[in-house]
Order: sequence, then structure tokens, then C-alpha cells
Amino acid sequence: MSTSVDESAPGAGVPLVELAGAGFSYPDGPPVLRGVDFAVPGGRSLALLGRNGSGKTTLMRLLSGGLHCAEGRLLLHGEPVVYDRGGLNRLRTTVQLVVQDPDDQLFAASVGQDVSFGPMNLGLPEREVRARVAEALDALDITALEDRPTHLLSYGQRKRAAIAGAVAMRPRVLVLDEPTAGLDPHGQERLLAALERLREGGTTVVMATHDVDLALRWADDAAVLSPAGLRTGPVAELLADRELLDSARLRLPWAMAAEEVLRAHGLLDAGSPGPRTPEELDRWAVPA
Ligand SMILES: Nc1ncnc2c1ncn2[C@@H]1O[C@H](COP(=O)(O)OP(=O)(O)OP(=O)(O)O)[C@@H](O)[C@H]1O
Repeated sequence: MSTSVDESAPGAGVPLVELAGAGFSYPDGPPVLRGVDFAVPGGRSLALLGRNGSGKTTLMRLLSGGLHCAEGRLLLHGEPVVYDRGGLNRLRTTVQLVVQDPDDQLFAASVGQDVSFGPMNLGLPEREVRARVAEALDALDITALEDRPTHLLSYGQRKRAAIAGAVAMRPRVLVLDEPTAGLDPHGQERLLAALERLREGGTTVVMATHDVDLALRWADDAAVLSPAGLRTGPVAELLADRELLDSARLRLPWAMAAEEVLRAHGLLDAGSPGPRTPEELDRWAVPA
């Protein structure tokens, strides 16, 4: 698992990975992204939000080197990424993208073989590969599925197996495209618990999602793509900005809507934070 960020280390404070003035268009298409500045500091969890087609997947592909910036630059530890084999390999040991559909990611016969593919490709000794596979399967809570054929997995299991493949690369930054989409509530909770364990181990997680409630509960920071561009900031600040939410076609998170009602009825003091979860609401309603 990744180690925690050492704030005293040389380069501390420099984002792990960063898009600076990035622009991109698909062939014969209009610009999808223009002048995007997006920095991923170590040790934070970040939710990337925006309407369908706003460019979240494109931004994640630029960040992980699958697409190349047409304008601007991609920086790794503050240095411009060179898009050759060595440069991209360096990027991929720091940043790993997991695409939205696990069937676009899983290709080996069994879960264990699939998860071992990345570390084997790095040329690591077999013992190290085995250790990483065991660690990644454990992190995603799918150790029991190691020998299971990938085509026999449920959708939620395939999602976790695909993420395990990225985790086995021990990235500092894990970039996940809508990882909870299509999961039932229990599956979502299991995945969030796994992401929490990774975060505690020092992995920075960037997650694209349409779920504002999840973003508010899970993320430290948000990045919101709207026609005006990309805005980043503390998640509670951005998801309370009605104008931004409207322009990005997002709604107010449930907890914030509840907080507004409580304040409007004089049930919450100006200085008190509102409850963020059903458990907090319960504690607020029935103080100990
Ligand atoms: N391979 C491609 N070729 C041409 N245009 C593309 C391609 N991939 C995406 N686009 C276009 O780029 C724009 C941004 O797409 P992108 O997938 O990045 O958005 P998104 O925010 O991830 O959307 P969603 O929330 O629906 O997943 C869209 O207009 C889309 O049609």
C-alpha cells in the first residue's frame, strides 16, 4: 500500500499530478476542455462532478496520460510529463485510472491473473507480484475471489476486481470513473470502506460521480465542471453554491437541503454545523 505523504520531504506541497492550462478536443469535435487547471495534492479525496458530457472522463484520461493535452501541460511532481515510454511508465506508477465499465478493464481468465498483470508488466520479481496481488485483493475485500473466472463475477465484484488491478500498482493517486454507479447500497458501502482503507494508507483518490450526497459525505474537495470552466474547492463550499450547482445541472445535497430547512425554522444556530448523515441527524434530534 502507498505510504503517507511526508510533509517534510523535498517537493512537499507540490501537487502529485497537475493539469496546467489543459485543453483538449476529439478529432473533428469542438473543444471539450479549455484552460483547465487541476492540481491533485497528496492525502486528499476529491470528487469530480459535472453534467453528462461535461468532460469528466476526458479530464481523467488527460490526468492519467491516456490522452495527451492538446494545449497546456501535465505535470508529475511539478515536472512536465514527457509522453514517451519512460515518461508514461513513471506517470503510471504514480497515477492509475480505473474506467467506468469494468469489462473495458478486465481481460485475464481469473481475478488473480488480472490483478497481477500490472505488477508483472513492471518486471517485478514473482514474490513481489504475489505480495502485491494479495495486498490489493485484501484492500478490496475480494481475497476469496482470487481464482474465480472474471466472466463469472457479478457486476459489483467486477468493479472491485478492476480497482484491485490498479491498486496492485501501488499508485499514489487512484483515479476512479464513477466507481459506485450500478452498485447496490451494500456494494457502495463496501467499496467506500475499501476506499477509506486506501486513503488511510496514504492513497489519494479522485472520483468522478453524479452523486452529490456521496460527494459531500466522502470527499474533502470537489472539482465541478460547468460551462464556465472548472472550479475546485472544499466540497461543502462548492456544493452549497446554488449558481454553480445550477450551471453544472447538479442538485443541492440532501444534508444541505435539510440544514436549510432546520435553519429556516430556527432549529439550528447560525454557528452550528448542520447534520451530514442520518446518524448525525439522529444525534442532533435526540442529544445524549
Ligand atoms: N472518443 C470520443 N470521440 C469523440 N468525442 C468524444 C469521445 N469521447 C467523448 N467525446 C465527447 O466529449 C465530450 C465529453 O465527454 P466525456 O465522456 O469526457 O464527458 P463526461 O463528463 O465523462 O460524461 P458522462 O457524465 O456522461 O460520463 C462529450 O461531448 C462526448 O460526446
